[in-house]
Amino acid sequence: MKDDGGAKSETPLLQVAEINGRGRSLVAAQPLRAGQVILRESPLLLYSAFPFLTSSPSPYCDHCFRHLSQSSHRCQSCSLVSFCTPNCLSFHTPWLCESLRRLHQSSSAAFADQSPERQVQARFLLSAYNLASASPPDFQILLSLQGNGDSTSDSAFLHALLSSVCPPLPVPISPELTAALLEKDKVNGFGLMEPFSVCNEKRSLTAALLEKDKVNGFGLMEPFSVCNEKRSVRAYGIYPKTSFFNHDCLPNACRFDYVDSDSSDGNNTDIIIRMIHDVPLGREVCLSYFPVNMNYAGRQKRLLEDYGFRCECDRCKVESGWSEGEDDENEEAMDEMDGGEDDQEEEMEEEEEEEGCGDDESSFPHAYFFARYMCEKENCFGTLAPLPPKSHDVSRFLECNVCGSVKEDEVGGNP
Ligand SMILES: C[S@@+](CC[C@H](N)C(=O)[O-])C[C@H]1O[C@@H](n2cnc3c(N)ncnc32)[C@H](O)[C@@H]1O
Repeated sequence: MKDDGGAKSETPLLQVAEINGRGRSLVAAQPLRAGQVILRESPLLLYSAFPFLTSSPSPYCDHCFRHLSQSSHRCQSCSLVSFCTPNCLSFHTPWLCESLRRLHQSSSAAFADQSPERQVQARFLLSAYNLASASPPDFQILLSLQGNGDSTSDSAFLHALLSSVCPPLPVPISPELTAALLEKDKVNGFGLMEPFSVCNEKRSLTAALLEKDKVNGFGLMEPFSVCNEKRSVRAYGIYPKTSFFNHDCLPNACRFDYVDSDSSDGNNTDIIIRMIHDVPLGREVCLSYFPVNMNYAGRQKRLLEDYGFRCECDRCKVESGWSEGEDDENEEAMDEMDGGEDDQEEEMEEEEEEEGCGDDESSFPHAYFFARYMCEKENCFGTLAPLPPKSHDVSRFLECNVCGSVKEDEVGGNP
């Protein structure tokens, strides 16, 4: 894998290696430096995270996923999706348009008992089938990614629905292939987040509504399902090389995107992977598949259910020995690591000593990671990585991959 991120080196930065029990993995093909961009790539496919049976349509362009302005272009044929420019609209293929239109017409009945998530899965399948005809080589890459799910009642439902409602599929797709595609999406899809400010506004509004509901006693109908998680997603994307990164609960790299940037080159949905700290040649480079503040039980559940493996990373090895109470206490401590980090670290050490659960770093050896690389902003839970180095020196500034804030690194050096 060559450096796509602007560095001029000829030696690849990463190479694919098969690691026992982890499948394909990406390892450093040369020493990698904190802040270095090790990969930048465009998506194979992108699809909206907004269900189509909703009174509030997506406020994002259905191609580049920037926020729509007043002068957006609604598709005249299906009237279901909008685009920011005629160029973005030109990617809306007739097959996709007609499929969406028919699906929407029949969807009220068809999706009546289904969760909004099912509608989003339908959108993924439409994008994947569309890719099969629009770009067969890219469809082959999608097929080569991890994930071979058995048919389930959900995949059978979606396959039957799309086969019967959509115009003839561009390529023959079996129920088994539909199931495999859904699994590939589950283990390889990345969420492109809504701007942090939008999510925070929705969060405050939801909190206010919940408070009113508590006071006035009326039932609340799932007001903002897209934003009721800690982070909210505007679109999902599958990125071919990025799909080879395995997970670690203490990652050494993290991903950035700049969807709302002004870039006119059509690359605003690229994913960028940057090193959090230095790693030596031969070390595996891993991302965390979700915010790093999740507790041990939550992480294990998510990794088993969504990704099909038990995590045995160094952090999990330590935390598997914690009692349930300790797990929650330490999660709270991580969440609270905003402002006065040094004080909090000291407080934690004092508490640990008082509780007799460790008078050295052995009970919480990764506290350093949270103090230095977890964003301090309330409700953000993003990860910080140094800005790309401009010269030989590592940047003194760390950028959050969720809220985008930049702060000066007070600690310095490698962990
Ligand atoms: C995005 S893919 C990563 C690349 C994958 N290893 C491959 O061979 O294509 C995610 C899948 O990789 C595997 N995986 C990722 N991290 C792992 C880890 N820490 N331990 C074991 N398996 C892991 C799981 O099968 C997971 O569903």
